[in-house]
Amino acid sequence: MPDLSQTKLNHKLTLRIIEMTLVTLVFSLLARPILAELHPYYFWIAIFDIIITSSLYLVVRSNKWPKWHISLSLISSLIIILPMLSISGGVNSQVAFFLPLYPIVGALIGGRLESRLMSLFLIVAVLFATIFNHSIINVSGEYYADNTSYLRGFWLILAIMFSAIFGQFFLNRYTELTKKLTAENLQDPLTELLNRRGLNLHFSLELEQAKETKSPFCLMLIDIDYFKKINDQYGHDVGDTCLIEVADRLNKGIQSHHYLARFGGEEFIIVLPNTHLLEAEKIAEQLRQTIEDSHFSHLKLPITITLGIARLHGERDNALKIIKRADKALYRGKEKGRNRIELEN
Ligand SMILES: Nc1nc2c(ncn2[C@@H]2O[C@H](COP(=O)(O)OP(=O)(O)OP(=O)(O)O)[C@@H](O)[C@H]2O)c(=O)[nH]1
Repeated sequence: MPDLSQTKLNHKLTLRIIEMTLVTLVFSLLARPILAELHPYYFWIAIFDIIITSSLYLVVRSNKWPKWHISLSLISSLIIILPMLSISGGVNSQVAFFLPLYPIVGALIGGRLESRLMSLFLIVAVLFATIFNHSIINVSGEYYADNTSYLRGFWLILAIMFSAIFGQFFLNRYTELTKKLTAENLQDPLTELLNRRGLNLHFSLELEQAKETKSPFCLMLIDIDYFKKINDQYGHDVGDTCLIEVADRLNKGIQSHHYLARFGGEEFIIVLPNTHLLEAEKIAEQLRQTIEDSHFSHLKLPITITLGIARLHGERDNALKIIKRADKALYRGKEKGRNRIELEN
Protein backbone atom coordinates (compact mmCIF):
# COMPACT_ATOMS: atom_id res chain seq x y z
CA MET A 1 0.00 0.00 0.00
CA PRO A 2 1.43 3.45 -0.88
CA ASP A 3 2.36 5.58 2.10
CA LEU A 4 -0.20 8.42 2.26
CA SER A 5 2.16 11.01 3.77
CA GLN A 6 4.79 10.15 1.11
CA THR A 7 2.20 10.64 -1.67
CA LYS A 8 1.21 14.01 -0.20
CA LEU A 9 4.86 15.05 0.00
CA ASN A 10 5.45 14.04 -3.64
CA HIS A 11 2.39 16.04 -4.68
CA LYS A 12 3.61 19.14 -2.85
CA LEU A 13 7.13 18.71 -4.25
CA THR A 14 5.81 18.40 -7.83
CA LEU A 15 3.77 21.59 -7.36
CA ARG A 16 6.81 23.49 -6.04
CA ILE A 17 8.93 22.35 -9.02
CA ILE A 18 6.27 23.50 -11.49
CA GLU A 19 5.96 26.84 -9.65
CA MET A 20 9.74 27.31 -9.91
CA THR A 21 9.65 26.51 -13.65
CA LEU A 22 6.85 29.05 -14.10
CA VAL A 23 8.78 31.76 -12.26
CA THR A 24 11.89 31.03 -14.39
CA LEU A 25 9.87 31.21 -17.61
CA VAL A 26 8.18 34.50 -16.64
CA PHE A 27 11.49 35.95 -15.50
CA SER A 28 13.23 34.98 -18.74
CA LEU A 29 10.32 36.46 -20.75
CA LEU A 30 10.69 39.78 -18.93
CA ALA A 31 14.49 39.87 -18.62
CA ARG A 32 15.51 38.60 -22.09
CA PRO A 33 14.71 41.80 -24.00
CA ILE A 34 16.90 43.73 -21.55
CA LEU A 35 19.83 41.35 -22.01
CA ALA A 36 19.75 40.79 -25.77
CA GLU A 37 17.83 41.59 -28.87
CA LEU A 38 15.87 38.46 -29.73
CA HIS A 39 13.70 37.26 -32.53
CA PRO A 40 9.94 37.67 -31.80
CA TYR A 41 9.58 33.86 -32.15
CA TYR A 42 11.28 33.53 -28.78
CA PHE A 43 8.63 35.72 -27.22
CA TRP A 44 5.80 33.54 -28.58
CA ILE A 45 7.59 30.35 -27.53
CA ALA A 46 7.96 31.72 -24.02
CA ILE A 47 4.22 32.51 -23.96
CA PHE A 48 3.49 28.96 -25.27
CA ASP A 49 5.75 27.46 -22.57
CA ILE A 50 4.04 29.51 -19.84
CA ILE A 51 0.61 28.29 -21.02
CA ILE A 52 1.77 24.63 -21.01
CA THR A 53 3.37 24.97 -17.56
CA SER A 54 0.33 26.78 -16.10
CA SER A 55 -2.00 24.07 -17.46
CA LEU A 56 0.21 21.37 -15.95
CA TYR A 57 0.16 23.29 -12.64
CA LEU A 58 -3.65 23.38 -12.64
CA VAL A 59 -3.90 19.66 -13.49
CA VAL A 60 -1.44 18.67 -10.74
CA ARG A 61 -3.07 21.03 -8.23
CA SER A 62 -6.53 19.58 -8.86
CA ASN A 63 -5.02 16.14 -8.08
CA LYS A 64 -7.62 14.46 -10.28
CA TRP A 65 -5.23 12.11 -12.06
CA PRO A 66 -2.42 11.54 -9.54
CA LYS A 67 -1.17 8.49 -11.48
CA TRP A 68 -0.42 10.66 -14.50
CA HIS A 69 1.43 13.50 -12.76
CA ILE A 70 4.90 12.14 -13.53
CA SER A 71 4.19 11.25 -17.17
CA LEU A 72 2.48 14.62 -17.73
CA SER A 73 5.38 16.50 -16.13
CA LEU A 74 7.93 14.70 -18.33
CA ILE A 75 5.89 15.19 -21.51
CA SER A 76 5.43 18.89 -20.65
CA SER A 77 9.16 19.32 -20.08
CA LEU A 78 9.74 17.96 -23.61
CA ILE A 79 7.01 20.16 -25.10
CA ILE A 80 8.64 23.17 -23.45
CA ILE A 81 12.11 22.60 -24.90
CA LEU A 82 11.40 21.15 -28.37
CA PRO A 83 9.94 24.33 -30.05
CA MET A 84 12.93 26.32 -28.79
CA LEU A 85 15.27 23.72 -30.29
CA SER A 86 13.51 23.61 -33.62
CA ILE A 87 13.86 27.35 -34.26
CA SER A 88 17.36 27.78 -32.95
CA GLY A 89 19.34 25.36 -35.10
CA GLY A 90 18.29 21.88 -33.92
CA VAL A 91 21.36 19.88 -32.91
CA ASN A 92 23.48 23.05 -33.32
CA SER A 93 21.35 25.00 -30.87
CA GLN A 94 22.78 25.89 -27.47
CA VAL A 95 19.54 24.56 -25.96
CA ALA A 96 20.54 21.06 -27.24
CA PHE A 97 23.08 20.84 -24.42
CA PHE A 98 20.16 20.36 -22.02
CA LEU A 99 18.91 17.23 -23.81
CA PRO A 100 21.27 14.71 -22.11
CA LEU A 101 19.84 15.83 -18.75
CA TYR A 102 16.40 14.51 -19.66
CA PRO A 103 16.97 10.74 -19.22
CA ILE A 104 18.46 11.44 -15.77
CA VAL A 105 15.50 13.61 -14.81
CA GLY A 106 13.21 10.85 -16.16
CA ALA A 107 14.96 8.30 -13.93
CA LEU A 108 14.93 10.58 -10.89
CA ILE A 109 11.30 11.61 -10.93
CA GLY A 110 9.83 8.71 -12.90
CA GLY A 111 11.64 5.41 -13.10
CA ARG A 112 13.20 2.93 -15.49
CA LEU A 113 10.40 3.03 -18.05
CA GLU A 114 10.16 6.84 -18.11
CA SER A 115 13.94 7.21 -18.47
CA ARG A 116 14.09 4.65 -21.31
CA LEU A 117 11.15 6.17 -23.19
CA MET A 118 12.63 9.65 -22.80
CA SER A 119 16.02 8.48 -24.13
CA LEU A 120 14.45 6.65 -27.06
CA PHE A 121 12.32 9.64 -28.01
CA LEU A 122 15.29 12.03 -27.78
CA ILE A 123 17.59 9.77 -29.80
CA VAL A 124 15.01 9.51 -32.60
CA ALA A 125 14.40 13.29 -32.42
CA VAL A 126 18.15 14.05 -32.61
CA LEU A 127 18.57 11.59 -35.51
CA PHE A 128 15.80 13.34 -37.44
CA ALA A 129 17.15 16.78 -36.53
CA THR A 130 20.63 15.75 -37.78
CA ILE A 131 19.42 14.20 -41.04
CA PHE A 132 16.98 17.01 -41.84
CA ASN A 133 19.19 19.77 -40.49
CA HIS A 134 18.65 21.88 -43.63
CA SER A 135 14.90 22.06 -43.04
CA ILE A 136 15.30 23.41 -39.50
CA ILE A 137 14.74 27.14 -39.16
CA ASN A 138 17.54 28.95 -37.45
CA VAL A 139 16.26 32.37 -36.48
CA SER A 140 19.74 33.49 -35.44
CA GLY A 141 20.69 33.21 -39.12
CA GLU A 142 23.84 31.22 -38.39
CA TYR A 143 24.91 28.58 -40.89
CA TYR A 144 26.37 25.21 -39.93
CA ALA A 145 28.13 22.87 -42.34
CA ASP A 146 26.76 19.30 -42.65
CA ASN A 147 29.90 17.89 -41.04
CA THR A 148 29.45 20.05 -37.96
CA SER A 149 25.80 18.99 -37.65
CA TYR A 150 26.61 15.27 -38.05
CA LEU A 151 29.36 15.52 -35.47
CA ARG A 152 27.13 17.38 -33.00
CA GLY A 153 24.28 14.91 -33.61
CA PHE A 154 26.68 12.01 -32.96
CA TRP A 155 27.97 13.48 -29.67
CA LEU A 156 24.48 14.41 -28.59
CA ILE A 157 23.20 10.84 -29.10
CA LEU A 158 26.23 9.50 -27.27
CA ALA A 159 25.64 11.89 -24.35
CA ILE A 160 21.93 10.93 -24.20
CA MET A 161 22.84 7.21 -24.18
CA PHE A 162 25.45 7.77 -21.48
CA SER A 163 22.98 9.71 -19.36
CA ALA A 164 20.36 6.95 -19.87
CA ILE A 165 22.88 4.33 -18.67
CA PHE A 166 23.76 6.53 -15.71
CA GLY A 167 20.04 6.89 -14.92
CA GLN A 168 19.59 3.08 -14.94
CA PHE A 169 22.72 2.61 -12.82
CA PHE A 170 21.42 5.16 -10.33
CA LEU A 171 18.04 3.42 -10.16
CA ASN A 172 19.67 0.00 -9.62
CA ARG A 173 21.69 1.34 -6.69
CA TYR A 174 18.66 3.18 -5.32
CA THR A 175 16.48 0.04 -5.47
CA GLU A 176 19.23 -2.03 -3.82
CA LEU A 177 19.67 0.50 -1.00
CA THR A 178 15.93 0.90 -0.45
CA LYS A 179 15.52 -2.89 -0.24
CA LYS A 180 18.38 -3.11 2.26
CA LEU A 181 17.04 -0.27 4.39
CA THR A 182 13.51 -1.72 4.36
CA ALA A 183 14.86 -5.14 5.38
CA GLU A 184 16.94 -3.57 8.18
CA ASN A 185 13.94 -1.58 9.33
CA LEU A 186 11.86 -4.74 9.64
CA GLN A 187 14.55 -6.96 11.15
CA ASP A 188 15.76 -7.47 14.70
CA PRO A 189 19.53 -6.78 14.58
CA LEU A 190 20.48 -9.42 17.18
CA THR A 191 18.54 -12.49 16.04
CA GLU A 192 17.96 -11.35 12.43
CA LEU A 193 14.33 -12.41 12.82
CA LEU A 194 11.47 -10.07 11.92
CA ASN A 195 10.97 -7.35 14.50
CA ARG A 196 7.51 -6.23 15.63
CA ARG A 197 7.12 -3.81 12.72
CA GLY A 198 8.12 -6.54 10.25
CA LEU A 199 5.74 -9.01 11.83
CA ASN A 200 2.83 -6.54 11.83
CA LEU A 201 3.02 -6.33 8.04
CA HIS A 202 2.47 -10.09 7.65
CA PHE A 203 0.22 -10.40 10.69
CA SER A 204 -2.42 -7.92 9.53
CA LEU A 205 -2.41 -9.30 5.96
CA GLU A 206 -2.68 -12.94 7.05
CA LEU A 207 -5.34 -12.11 9.62
CA GLU A 208 -7.49 -10.31 7.04
CA GLN A 209 -7.10 -13.21 4.64
CA ALA A 210 -8.01 -15.74 7.33
CA LYS A 211 -11.17 -13.73 8.14
CA GLU A 212 -12.09 -13.47 4.46
CA THR A 213 -11.56 -17.14 3.69
CA LYS A 214 -12.79 -18.27 7.12
CA SER A 215 -9.66 -20.40 7.53
CA PRO A 216 -8.08 -21.36 10.86
CA PHE A 217 -5.47 -19.01 12.30
CA CYS A 218 -3.32 -19.31 15.43
CA LEU A 219 -0.77 -17.25 17.28
CA MET A 220 1.94 -18.44 19.65
CA LEU A 221 3.83 -16.40 22.27
CA ILE A 222 7.08 -17.91 23.51
CA ASP A 223 9.08 -16.77 26.52
CA ILE A 224 12.44 -18.09 27.70
CA ASP A 225 12.26 -19.27 31.31
CA TYR A 226 14.45 -17.62 33.96
CA PHE A 227 16.45 -15.78 31.34
CA LYS A 228 17.44 -13.08 33.83
CA LYS A 229 19.45 -15.73 35.71
CA ILE A 230 21.54 -16.47 32.58
CA ASN A 231 22.34 -12.77 32.19
CA ASP A 232 23.10 -12.34 35.87
CA GLN A 233 25.21 -15.48 36.18
CA TYR A 234 27.08 -15.56 32.87
CA GLY A 235 26.82 -11.99 31.55
CA HIS A 236 24.94 -10.21 28.78
CA ASP A 237 27.12 -11.59 25.97
CA VAL A 238 26.27 -15.19 26.87
CA GLY A 239 22.63 -14.08 27.17
CA ASP A 240 22.81 -12.62 23.65
CA THR A 241 24.32 -15.82 22.24
CA CYS A 242 21.55 -17.86 23.88
CA LEU A 243 18.91 -15.57 22.36
CA ILE A 244 20.45 -15.98 18.89
CA GLU A 245 20.62 -19.77 19.25
CA VAL A 246 17.07 -20.10 20.61
CA ALA A 247 15.84 -17.94 17.68
CA ASP A 248 17.71 -20.22 15.28
CA ARG A 249 16.21 -23.41 16.76
CA LEU A 250 12.69 -21.94 16.68
CA ASN A 251 13.20 -20.82 13.09
CA LYS A 252 14.23 -24.31 12.03
CA GLY A 253 11.19 -25.81 13.76
CA ILE A 254 8.51 -23.90 11.83
CA GLN A 255 7.21 -24.13 8.27
CA SER A 256 7.71 -21.64 5.46
CA HIS A 257 4.19 -20.18 5.78
CA HIS A 258 4.66 -19.44 9.50
CA TYR A 259 6.09 -16.10 10.64
CA LEU A 260 8.50 -16.02 13.57
CA ALA A 261 9.49 -12.68 15.10
CA ARG A 262 11.24 -11.35 18.15
CA PHE A 263 8.47 -9.80 20.17
CA GLY A 264 10.83 -8.02 22.56
CA GLY A 265 13.44 -8.99 25.18
CA GLU A 266 13.40 -12.78 25.57
CA GLU A 267 9.96 -13.16 24.03
CA PHE A 268 9.14 -14.51 20.56
CA ILE A 269 5.93 -14.69 18.56
CA ILE A 270 4.83 -17.05 15.80
CA VAL A 271 1.93 -16.31 13.46
CA LEU A 272 0.43 -19.55 12.13
CA PRO A 273 -1.95 -19.01 9.20
CA ASN A 274 -4.06 -21.99 8.07
CA THR A 275 -3.37 -23.79 11.34
CA HIS A 276 -5.91 -25.30 13.74
CA LEU A 277 -5.40 -25.00 17.50
CA LEU A 278 -4.51 -28.70 17.84
CA GLU A 279 -1.93 -28.46 15.04
CA ALA A 280 -0.48 -25.35 16.70
CA GLU A 281 -0.25 -27.25 19.99
CA LYS A 282 1.65 -30.03 18.20
CA ILE A 283 4.13 -27.55 16.70
CA ALA A 284 4.51 -25.89 20.11
CA GLU A 285 5.29 -29.23 21.76
CA GLN A 286 7.97 -29.97 19.14
CA LEU A 287 9.54 -26.54 19.71
CA ARG A 288 9.41 -26.90 23.49
CA GLN A 289 11.04 -30.35 23.24
CA THR A 290 13.75 -29.14 20.82
CA ILE A 291 14.74 -26.31 23.16
CA GLU A 292 14.67 -28.57 26.22
CA ASP A 293 16.89 -31.12 24.46
CA SER A 294 19.45 -28.55 23.25
CA HIS A 295 22.34 -26.81 24.95
CA PHE A 296 23.16 -23.17 24.42
CA SER A 297 26.31 -21.05 24.03
CA HIS A 298 29.86 -22.36 24.55
CA LEU A 299 28.85 -23.07 28.16
CA LYS A 300 26.29 -25.64 26.96
CA LEU A 301 23.57 -24.12 29.13
CA PRO A 302 20.15 -25.79 29.39
CA ILE A 303 17.19 -23.56 28.51
CA THR A 304 13.43 -24.09 28.58
CA ILE A 305 10.59 -22.09 27.11
CA THR A 306 6.93 -21.52 27.99
CA LEU A 307 4.38 -21.13 25.22
CA GLY A 308 0.90 -19.57 25.11
CA ILE A 309 -1.41 -20.21 22.13
CA ALA A 310 -4.53 -18.38 20.98
CA ARG A 311 -6.68 -18.71 17.88
CA LEU A 312 -8.82 -16.40 15.74
CA HIS A 313 -12.43 -16.11 16.90
CA GLY A 314 -14.44 -14.97 13.89
CA GLU A 315 -14.89 -11.72 12.03
CA ARG A 316 -14.88 -9.33 15.01
CA ASP A 317 -11.66 -10.60 16.56
CA ASN A 318 -8.47 -8.56 16.06
CA ALA A 319 -4.68 -8.79 16.40
CA LEU A 320 -4.53 -7.09 19.79
CA LYS A 321 -7.20 -9.35 21.28
CA ILE A 322 -5.48 -12.51 19.96
CA ILE A 323 -2.12 -11.41 21.37
CA LYS A 324 -3.76 -10.61 24.71
CA ARG A 325 -5.32 -14.09 24.91
CA ALA A 326 -2.01 -15.76 23.98
CA ASP A 327 -0.25 -13.63 26.61
CA LYS A 328 -2.75 -14.69 29.28
CA ALA A 329 -2.17 -18.35 28.35
CA LEU A 330 1.59 -17.79 28.52
CA TYR A 331 1.25 -16.18 31.94
CA ARG A 332 -0.73 -19.20 33.13
CA GLY A 333 2.06 -21.44 31.84
CA LYS A 334 4.61 -19.47 33.87
CA GLU A 335 2.45 -19.69 36.98
CA LYS A 336 2.01 -23.44 36.57
CA GLY A 337 5.77 -23.97 36.69
CA ARG A 338 7.14 -23.06 33.18
CA ASN A 339 8.53 -25.32 30.41
CA ARG A 340 5.00 -26.01 29.22
CA ILE A 341 2.29 -25.11 26.70
CA GLU A 342 -0.99 -23.44 27.60
CA LEU A 343 -3.92 -22.90 25.25
CA GLU A 344 -6.32 -19.95 25.54
CA ASN A 345 -9.41 -20.58 27.64
N1 LIG B 1 21.32 -10.64 26.95
C1 LIG B 1 20.16 -10.06 26.71
N2 LIG B 1 19.22 -10.01 27.66
C2 LIG B 1 18.05 -9.43 27.41
C3 LIG B 1 17.77 -8.86 26.15
N3 LIG B 1 16.50 -8.35 26.19
C4 LIG B 1 16.03 -8.60 27.43
N4 LIG B 1 16.95 -9.26 28.17
C5 LIG B 1 16.87 -9.72 29.54
O1 LIG B 1 15.85 -10.68 29.68
C6 LIG B 1 15.55 -10.74 31.09
C7 LIG B 1 14.09 -10.95 31.26
O2 LIG B 1 13.86 -11.14 32.60
P1 LIG B 1 12.43 -11.38 33.25
O3 LIG B 1 11.41 -10.56 32.48
O4 LIG B 1 12.53 -11.14 34.70
O5 LIG B 1 12.07 -12.85 32.90
P2 LIG B 1 12.84 -14.21 33.22
O6 LIG B 1 14.04 -14.04 34.07
O7 LIG B 1 13.05 -14.87 31.89
O8 LIG B 1 11.76 -14.99 34.06
P3 LIG B 1 10.42 -15.64 33.54
O9 LIG B 1 10.08 -15.05 32.23
O10 LIG B 1 9.41 -15.32 34.62
O11 LIG B 1 10.67 -17.10 33.46
C8 LIG B 1 16.04 -9.42 31.69
O12 LIG B 1 17.15 -9.70 32.51
C9 LIG B 1 16.49 -8.62 30.50
O13 LIG B 1 17.60 -7.79 30.78
C10 LIG B 1 18.79 -8.91 25.16
O14 LIG B 1 18.62 -8.43 24.03
N5 LIG B 1 19.95 -9.51 25.46
